[in-house]
Amino acid sequence: MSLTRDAVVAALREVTDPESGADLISADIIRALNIDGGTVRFVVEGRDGAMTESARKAAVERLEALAGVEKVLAVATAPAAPKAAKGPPPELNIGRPKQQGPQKIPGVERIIAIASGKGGVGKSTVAGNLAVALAAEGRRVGMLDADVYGPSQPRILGVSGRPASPDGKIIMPLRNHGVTMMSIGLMTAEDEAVVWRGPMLMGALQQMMNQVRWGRLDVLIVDLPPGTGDVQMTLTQKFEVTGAVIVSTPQDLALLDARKALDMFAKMNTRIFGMIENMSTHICSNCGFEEHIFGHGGAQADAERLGLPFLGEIPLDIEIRKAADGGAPIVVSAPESRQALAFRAIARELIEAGAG
Ligand SMILES: Nc1ncnc2c1ncn2[C@@H]1O[C@H](COP(=O)(O)OP(=O)(O)OP(=O)(O)O)[C@@H](O)[C@H]1O
Repeated sequence: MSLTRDAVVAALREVTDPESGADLISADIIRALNIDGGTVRFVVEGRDGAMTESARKAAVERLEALAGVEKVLAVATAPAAPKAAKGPPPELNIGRPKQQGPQKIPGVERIIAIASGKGGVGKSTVAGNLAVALAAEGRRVGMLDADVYGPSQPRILGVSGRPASPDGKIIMPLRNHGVTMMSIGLMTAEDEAVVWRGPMLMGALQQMMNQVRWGRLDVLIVDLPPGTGDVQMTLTQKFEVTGAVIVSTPQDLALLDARKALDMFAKMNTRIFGMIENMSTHICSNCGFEEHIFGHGGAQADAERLGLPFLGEIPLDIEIRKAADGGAPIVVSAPESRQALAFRAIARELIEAGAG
């Protein structure tokens, strides 16, 4: 018999949270519960480190005894205790008591999620270009690469190296092309990646949002992993997301997936600023001829049907790929090119819509 979510939740209801005295589900401290075959992953999020750890242990013990469970991977997270340091860093909320409901990041005016229904549609490329295009419009822009399964912003924005953490808590972001950026990819060595897969990622997302010293930003762009998984949920549940932008390609399959992403944001009551069609037409690298190889206009028609703004289209163009691979998005490397102008036009639309 395969393991069900209901069975796992029922078992967790039998475990008492030492902090509140309620069961773990009623205490609402289980996050990012994921059941994959016989493997159960989750995060226990309490306030007190020791008590959260003991809740985690009890939960693991109970689940290991549950029929169908082969492996339990659980991490405990609790906010770090406030420390009498040299003076608290500005604009950070480390050590504050846990807030109910979505929180704002001090100093950050807006949080914009860039999402796609499936991988490989060019979401990260679009996000990187929009970030520098918004910076070119004079906005203070941050980029959080939360695409934990394939972080690509370090490559696209041309940053590398480990971010400094002077006190082991604050993480100093990196900066390039006018964008303050942080990527989970910069915190992990290649061979550590496996350790980060799973529920820890959700804890990691919260850490990145809260512990990175973003400074004052007009907009923090969050490059999400593809799909509608736990990172998306954590982001929208935990943080006041101003809105989302959906990137799609013209293929029907991609559009069907894009609709799933739309539905998820609608369910989370997150405003959708609109859709961008990437790889909309193909521009021949030899002659510059523009061709609609994937059937053009699907995203626009879809957006119209759903009553969503269509923010614009970006061609499939080798120069966009080369620039992104070279660490200087086309908006920076060829600012007057028509490809760059397409991104800049979308950035201006976003600003007009209150997203930038
Ligand atoms: N408009 C474009 N023209 C040419 N190449 C593009 C364009 N957009 C993206 N690409 C290329 O397509 C590949 C996938 O893009 P990208 O990594 O941005 O996708 P993604 O949707 O973020 O994928 P994933 O979420 O799976 O990482 C990259 O090699 C990128 O350079």
